[in-house]
Amino acid sequence: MPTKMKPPVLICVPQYNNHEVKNELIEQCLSRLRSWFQVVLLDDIEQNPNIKEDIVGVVTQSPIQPRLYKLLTSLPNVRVYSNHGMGVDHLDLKYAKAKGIRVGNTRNVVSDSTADLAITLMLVSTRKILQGVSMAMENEHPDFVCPSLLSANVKNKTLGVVGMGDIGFKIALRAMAFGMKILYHNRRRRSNEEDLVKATFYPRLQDMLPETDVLVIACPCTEQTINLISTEEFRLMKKTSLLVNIGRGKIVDTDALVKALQTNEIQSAALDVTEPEPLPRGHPLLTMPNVIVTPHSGGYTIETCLKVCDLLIENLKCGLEGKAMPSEILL
Ligand SMILES: O=C(O)C(=O)CO
Repeated sequence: MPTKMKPPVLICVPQYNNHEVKNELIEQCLSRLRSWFQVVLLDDIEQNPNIKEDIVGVVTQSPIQPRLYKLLTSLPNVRVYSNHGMGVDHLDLKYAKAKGIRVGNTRNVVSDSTADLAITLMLVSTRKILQGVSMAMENEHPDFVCPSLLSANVKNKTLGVVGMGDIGFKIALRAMAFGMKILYHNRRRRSNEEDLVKATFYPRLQDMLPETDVLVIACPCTEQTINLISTEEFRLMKKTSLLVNIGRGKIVDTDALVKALQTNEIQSAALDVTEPEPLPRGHPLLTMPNVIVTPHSGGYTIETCLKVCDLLIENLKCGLEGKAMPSEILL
């Protein structure tokens, strides 16, 4: 009996296509994908452009380089986008809807590692860990009260969470263990989560900002949240406050952030996501001692990557078979 052809799926995830950085984990994910699909890499398309006609599914990831946008719209028979990650703001959802393309994401499986990173960024920034590492590497041992290393406790400080979804909630849970007071702003009240972390709900973001020591951005990037944090919001924040962004770069107005840091409107920033992403060399945010930038690595743990891989495969399989996808974005 002839074996059934596996559906051709394009992998639009940069590290799966970069032969220099291939490692065991990527090989493992590719091998899981190959059990179900004919895996098409970007090189395969370059060598055989006709293959575009056959592709029925695409694995995507944020951010998408502009040249790949063009490629996505040149695949006439795609039926499913299966996103590696939770946020889908990098996809043209209007285009997908118009073309009847179903979209899946890996909802909730990235939450723990992303929440861990948010807390790490908060602690590394507040405890001036990078400055301490530089000193230790230079064999310098500071006096007990070395001003450049003197930092602050997070205990009894106030965390303001913007976006009480799964990631925001998991950040709040962790912060509660550090003895922080939790405030949150969300489109709608989340009473269950609120009770579990003893959080106070602020229907108006502007009312929460003056009360907050560490502001964490954990909401999705939508038309409503682009530049949610801009000049006016920085003006309302405490001068001693820290901004942590693990959501999306576009939620924070980059120019306003640079200005707020330069004029001491806020004290520091710790960013896993930026706009643009990556930041160009020499960008002010990369040169300030009170700013930490990581390369959008919230989901980059071995456990999370494997879970993401399994869920995106399930999304693809179900989507292509016309079944309910385990994590579908309703367009
Ligand atoms: O899952 C996502 O969308 C992320 O950006 C994780 O950092």
